[in-house]
Amino acid sequence: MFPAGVHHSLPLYDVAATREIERRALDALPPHTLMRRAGLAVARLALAIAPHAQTFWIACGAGNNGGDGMEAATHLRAWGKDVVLTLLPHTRPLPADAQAALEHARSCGLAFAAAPPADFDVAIDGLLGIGARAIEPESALAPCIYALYGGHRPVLAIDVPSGLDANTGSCTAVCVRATHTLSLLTLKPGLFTGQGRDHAGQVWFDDLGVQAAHAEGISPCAQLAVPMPQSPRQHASHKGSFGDVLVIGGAAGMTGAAWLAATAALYNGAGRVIVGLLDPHATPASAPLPDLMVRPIDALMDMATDTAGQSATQRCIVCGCGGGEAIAALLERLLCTSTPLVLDADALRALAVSSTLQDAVRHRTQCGAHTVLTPHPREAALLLATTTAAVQSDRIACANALAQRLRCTVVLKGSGTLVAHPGHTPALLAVGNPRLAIAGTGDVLAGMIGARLAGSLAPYDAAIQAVHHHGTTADRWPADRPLTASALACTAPCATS
Ligand SMILES: NC(=O)C1=CN([C@@H]2O[C@H](COP(=O)(O)OP(=O)(O)OC[C@H]3O[C@@H](n4cnc5c(N)ncnc54)[C@H](OP(=O)(O)O)[C@@H]3O)[C@@H](O)[C@H]2O)[C@@H](O)CC1
Ligand SMILES: Nc1ncnc2c1ncn2[C@@H]1O[C@H](COP(=O)(O)OP(=O)(O)O)[C@@H](O)[C@H]1O
Ligand SMILES: [K+]
Repeated sequence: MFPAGVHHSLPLYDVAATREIERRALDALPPHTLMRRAGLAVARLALAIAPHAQTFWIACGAGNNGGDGMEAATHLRAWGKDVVLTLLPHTRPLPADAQAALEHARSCGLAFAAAPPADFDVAIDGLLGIGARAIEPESALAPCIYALYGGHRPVLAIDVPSGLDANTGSCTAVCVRATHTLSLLTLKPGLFTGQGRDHAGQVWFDDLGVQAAHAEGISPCAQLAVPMPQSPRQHASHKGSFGDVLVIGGAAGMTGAAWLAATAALYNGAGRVIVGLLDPHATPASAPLPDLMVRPIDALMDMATDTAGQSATQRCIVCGCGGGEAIAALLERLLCTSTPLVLDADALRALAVSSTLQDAVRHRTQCGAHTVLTPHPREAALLLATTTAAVQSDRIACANALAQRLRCTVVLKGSGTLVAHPGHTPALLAVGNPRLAIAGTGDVLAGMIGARLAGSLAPYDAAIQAVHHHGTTADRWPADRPLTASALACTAPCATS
């Protein structure tokens, strides 16, 4: 058992895959072994979370998730704790494993209380796991879930917080908000994206000793990703070794977006950063750093589309940050180059309304050129001709769909950012926090990706590395220091990743 998050790259399995792994393990092991292991793991974690707690309320549903809770109860009781067990009313018999757990609990002297305890130190949510259907607000489950909130006391969810969709991270209006979740057998993607991180709290994982042996041939639906370590720079290198980032954006009133992307590219290791602003009144003197080179937009476009000059130095173009409507007119030319492109913000909005530009993105890939799109959910919805709510209701599917449709790398931003790329398992990064929900942090991410592409990283790896740096920097940001996009832009990966 260990905490899952930013330190390990781990496969994420959806409910169908988990069921298959469970079926294989159940076939291979003596009856009730898995549930006994699950119960012990839950009890151990509950005790570790609150070593001095005395009263544990374990709320059990009428499925195997409740069975895990009953097995946990036997251990907590054996360790001298006061255990209050409740069982939801049910009309059908319990499944065989849960029935065996119930009989085991009774044989240990445990009985079911008619109602939740008036007070408790730790609550354990064994109401619903991967067998959950959407909870109706008037369901008999609802009062139990409200009681589980229990003020500021720890709530440990078994496998999945009840009410959270284990596949997608979306939840119904009534959903357990746990402080900790112990994911059993497999790690489920819904714990790390959409509303999952708010409802799951700190996620722990126990594979019950079976995943590696029984997951063979079963594909994960995503990978909880951590980037490969960065290799040190060669001594025998020069600024051309690390590539040029060309930033095109910054229309009138939005020049800050281009400066943020450019600054982030600079701090993230680009050899040179050259900015072309769409604001005709902006002057080179307005650059926030003397290290940034500024060119008139026409000159920069000539440079960006000059294939002859490209051979000596690797380049990347970051396009769209604060680009306004003017960016649409430039996109067609930029998409014709073989230079790696990061398209953000206004470039994505232009792409969404033009099938010609979308064809050009697909064509680039056929020619071996890299394109990375960095939509937030609203921009992804425009590109997929759907609603933001639909994107958020299944972020993995939408990131995949967009990557497939446009045949390029897609970074779907937000809580639990996804990196999708045709032919790769989508990467899910459980880093970052709501302090990033401020204007400009997306421009910073675009610059961070651009620097890595200019440094010749493959787009999938560049995106994972940049999202990881962006998110972990925010996670480590001192609580008493304001996090701003410009401060985030000025963070170097070697200091934080
Ligand atoms: N087998 C084993 O050894 C192992 C099993 N494991 C554990 O099993 C869990 C999966 O168990 P599961 O398949 O029994 O489903 P579970 O999540 O308990 O829910 C089913 C029950 O809830 C009910 N119900 C559903 N939605 C509802 C709603 N909205 N409102 C009201 N009722 C609702 C549903 O009713 P029904 O749909 O039948 O009417 C049924 O009674 C998994 O998450 C893990 O914890 C692991 O530890 C590994 C070892
Ligand atoms: N609640 C959150 N949790 C984690 N990351 C977040 C959260 N809110 C925003 N972010 C991150 O902050 C960035 C915001 O990007 P975006 O919405 O494009 O901002 P802007 O367009 O103002 O630059 C993204 O990288 C996103 O993943
Ligand atoms: K649960």
